[in-house]
Formats: sequence, C-alpha cells, structure tokens
Amino acid sequence: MKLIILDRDGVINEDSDAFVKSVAEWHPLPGSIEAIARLSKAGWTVAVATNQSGLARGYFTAQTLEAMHQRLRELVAAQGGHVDLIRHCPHGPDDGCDCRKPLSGLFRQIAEHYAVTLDGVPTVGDSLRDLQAGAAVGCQPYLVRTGKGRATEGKSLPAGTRVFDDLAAVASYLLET
Ligand SMILES: O=P(O)(O)OC[C@@H](O)[C@H]1O[C@@H](OP(=O)(O)O)[C@@H](O)[C@@H](O)[C@@H]1O
Ligand SMILES: [Mg+2]
Ligand SMILES: [Zn+2]
Repeated sequence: MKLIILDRDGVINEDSDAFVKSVAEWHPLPGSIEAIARLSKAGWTVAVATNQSGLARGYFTAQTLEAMHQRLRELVAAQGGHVDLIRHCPHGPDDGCDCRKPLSGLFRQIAEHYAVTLDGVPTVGDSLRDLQAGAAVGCQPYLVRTGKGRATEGKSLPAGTRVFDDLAAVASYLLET
C-alpha cells in the first residue's frame, strides 16, 4: 500500500506557540488540503500522527480536538480526498508515555492498524521530533519549511531527510515519481 504519515500542526494547518485550541484557530496551510486530496485520489492512504499535549495541559477537550479533525476530514472530502486515520498523543511531556514524538508509539499504532512495516514510508513533519519518530521506525523523513520547519532545517536532521517548502511540494514530488 502507498501509505504516508503526516504531522498535523505546521504541516496541514498553521501552528501556534499558543497551541491550536479550537476549530476557529485551526487554519489549513495554503495548498495542504488539496495536497492531501491529490495524494488520496492517486491511491495513497493518508494517516496523521500528532502530538496534542494541549489535552494534558487543559487547553482544549477531546471533543474540541475531534471537531478540528472532523473539519479536516470535511475539507479534504470536499476536494474528493480522504484522511484515513488520525492518531494523537494526548499526553504531556512528563507523563512518560511511549507515543509522544520523538518517541515512535503513534507510528507503531499506525503500522499495527494497517498490518504493515513502515520501511520507506514517507512521513512529513515540521519539527525535528516528527522526523526522528518516523525515522526510528524506518520511515523516509520529509521536512517542510512551514510551521516550525524553517527553524528545524538548521538542526541535525535524520540521515536522508528530504526538504520541501510545504506539503503541496511533497505531494507533487511523490506524485511525479
Ligand atoms: O506538530 P504536531 O505534533 O501535530 O502538534 C504540535 C502541537 O501539539 C503543539 O506542540 C507543542 O509542543 P509541546 O507539546 O509543548 O512540546 C508546541 O510546539 C505547540 O506550538 C504546538 O502547537
Ligand atoms: Mg508540527
Ligand atoms: Zn502519549
């Protein structure tokens, strides 16, 4: 299967240092919805792996998070595409979970859901931890310069990380190869 694993904040939608706390604060990045639709219409299975420590911090509820994800799904569906799976880490930095990126628990959940290995599966992130979490389980990391990506680009990236301006550019690259 052609599987791609996307980070959410800073890749699909605008990120905020104050967290994205509501549907009203959830703004798709230019071209991101269309990119997801293009990929899914071309046979890619689109999954999302996102840290959401705002839940543990009490910034928003699980219901609000689900409303954001329903909005995402609706916008992609309106372009003829489909977001197949969204897995989030609800924990805070001190909770000792195994699913908060850069740990790879969300990626293992996704691999188990589809009963696949993740070797070479593209994963797109804006933070170093996104890339590290995926690379640790064999994914091909893609960094985008949106969200925190420009700051991340100057850091020591996982070997073989490919860098693109945004998700739309990653989608175009994957759809041409
Ligand atoms: O980029 P993804 O994984 O989709 O989501 C990131 C968000 O959960 C938030 O993660 C926080 O990191 P801490 O959780 O405070 O370390 C901060 O970076 C926020 O700016 C950001 O909105
Ligand atoms: Mg992010
Ligand atoms: Zn977690």
